[in-house]
Order: sequence, then C-alpha cells, then structure tokens
Amino acid sequence: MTKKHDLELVKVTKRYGQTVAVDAIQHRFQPSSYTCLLGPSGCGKSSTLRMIAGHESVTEGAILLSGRDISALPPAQRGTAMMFQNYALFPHLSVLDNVAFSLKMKGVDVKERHTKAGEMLELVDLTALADRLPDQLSGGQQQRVALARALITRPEVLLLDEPLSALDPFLRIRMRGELKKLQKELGISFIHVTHGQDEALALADEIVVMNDAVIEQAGSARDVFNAPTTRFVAQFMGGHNVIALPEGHFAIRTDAVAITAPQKGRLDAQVTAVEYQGTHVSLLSRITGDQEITALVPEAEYFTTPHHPGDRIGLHWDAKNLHQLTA
Ligand SMILES: Nc1ncnc2c1ncn2[C@@H]1O[C@H](COP(=O)(O)OP(=O)(O)OP(=O)(O)O)[C@@H](O)[C@H]1O
Repeated sequence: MTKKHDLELVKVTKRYGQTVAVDAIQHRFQPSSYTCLLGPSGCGKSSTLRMIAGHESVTEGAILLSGRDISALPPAQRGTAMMFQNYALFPHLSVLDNVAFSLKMKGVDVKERHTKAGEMLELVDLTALADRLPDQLSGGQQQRVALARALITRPEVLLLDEPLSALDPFLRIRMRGELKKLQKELGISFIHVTHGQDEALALADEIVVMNDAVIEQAGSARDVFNAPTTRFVAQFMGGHNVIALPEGHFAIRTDAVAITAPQKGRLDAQVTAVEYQGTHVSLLSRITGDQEITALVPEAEYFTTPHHPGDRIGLHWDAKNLHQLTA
C-alpha cells in the first residue's frame, strides 16, 4: 500500500524511437530521504528524473506519489519540483523575483509572493543578496537561488539533476554538505542524479545504481559499496577487485586484501606496480590467469616491508569479505 509521500516507479519505461532509455524499472523511494540515482553517462538516470518531474512523458508504466498516479499530470501539479544543472535563472530578474517566479505564475499577489520568497532566501542564507541579479552572484550562490526557487512550491519531492557539476571541487564539497543539511531540515525527499560515486556515497541515504536502462542495485550507501551484487556495481563503485575463482566471480574491497610472504596467503602473486597515494599505498599484482588484484595498504604498514615491481608476494583476505556476484 502506498503511503503519504511515497514515490513509486511501477515498470516505468522510456523509449525515444528505437532507443530504450529506461527499461521497465521498479522502485519505491524511501519517504523523507536522500536518494542518489547513480550511473554512467547514457544509463537513463536523467530520463528517469525527467519522467518523475513531468518534463518527459512515460512510454509505459506509472509513477505514483502519495498513492496517486502522477504520470500524466503537468509538472506544476505533481508535488515535485526540479532543480536544473545550469540553474536556469532568469538573468533580468532579481534574486527575490527569480525565487518568487512560480508564485507569480500562479497569480499570487506581489506582497505575499515576496514574503514567501524572502522566507526561502532565509532558508538558503541569501537574504542579503535579494536585490542582486544572477550574474552578480557566485556559482554557489546561484545554486542556492535555484534551490530556493524550486522549494518555494513546497514540493513533496525535490529532483536535482547533477546539481553540483557546475561548481569547482572545493565548493562542490561544501554545497553537498548544505544540500544534505537542507534535506534533513525540510524532511522532504530529495532525488539527486549524479555520475559521481563519491558524491553519492557522501550524500545518499539510498543509492540506486543504474546501468543500461535498468536498476542494477539499490540500497544504503554502505550496502551498495560494501556488498555489490554485480560485476558492474563492484567496478563502477570503485575500491573493489573482481576476482574469478573456481566457485564464481567475487568482489573484494582493495583495502581488505592483505600482503603476506609468498605461500603464506591464499594466493601467490607478482607485484606489477606500486602507487603512493598519501594515506595509503596501492599495490597492483598479478595472479595466475593474468588477473590483476589491487591491495590498498596503509602507508605506514607498507613501508615496514616495502615491495617493488617483480617481487613475489602472497595475498590474503578474510573469507567474510568476499561477495559473490550474480552477474
Ligand atoms: N531526447 C532524446 N531523444 C533521443 N534519445 C535520447 C533523448 N534523451 C536521451 N536519449 C538517449 O537515452 C539514453 C539515456 O539518456 P539519459 O540522458 O537518460 O542518460 P543519463 O544517464 O542521464 O546520461 P548523462 O549522465 O550523460 O546525462 C541515451 O542513450 C540517450 O542518448
């Protein structure tokens, strides 16, 4: 049974001519939570978001929000709001009027819409800049205006399409902290499209990994990272080795592989490359069958017994850290 603020995708498909961009995906988003739709370019995540927002039609299937089918409703009647990648601010309108714009469209009088826009600007900490034009703002400030503008409609679900991609790396990390804080304060659902694993891990209560028009895996950030179920997820999330053993394919985190003396571990290997990474040293080695395995060793530990390309070593791991892959 669908409850209030539940967003559910029921066998949602999007076709553009012959291209199947989204293939019968099913998912129930956790209410009041931060979800990241994660996947490589072209996997269908933006199409999914645009269908939820109503900026793209659903070819087959249904989108349910709080128990009602919103698939055929215009964007403004869905209870969702979208924040775009390039923020799409009106250059000739002040910050306050940009934020108040959707209320103007609804015919709300100027006094009331400015009061509400003022409240939204307070929420995103931009009260002092209400009279500026967008091009007099930094990228981070423009992003906050775009957020305030999306939130003024009081959506049940806020949809964010690559919201941090226009920011430099430093600001991106700061803004992602602000997004997460805002989501918790407002208690509504945020669905955020990204192709950045780090971004998804840092932000998401739930990560939905898409590949090739389908959902490969969904779960808490920790589950998806620690226990990938497919080869694609293990490789895409990073930080894992995929090993073919006689019993099947397994994923093991690179920091769960320990180095031993030859014949003291589970497998013997030959070191092929060593990379210093500051807190860790990444040691690449080759086992029989030409498979390469990376071991991420804390740097102090590595330097007690350093290894070099060509050295024979043993590789060891705890069996509980191996995750069998289904595909
Ligand atoms: N308007 C369109 N017309 C035709 N094909 C489209 C259209 N929009 C998207 N596609 C195709 O649908 C597939 C999924 O695209 P989508 O934009 O949803 O992927 P994405 O995962 O968001 O990628 P990116 O991270 O590059 O934005 C791609 O093969 C894309 O080329």
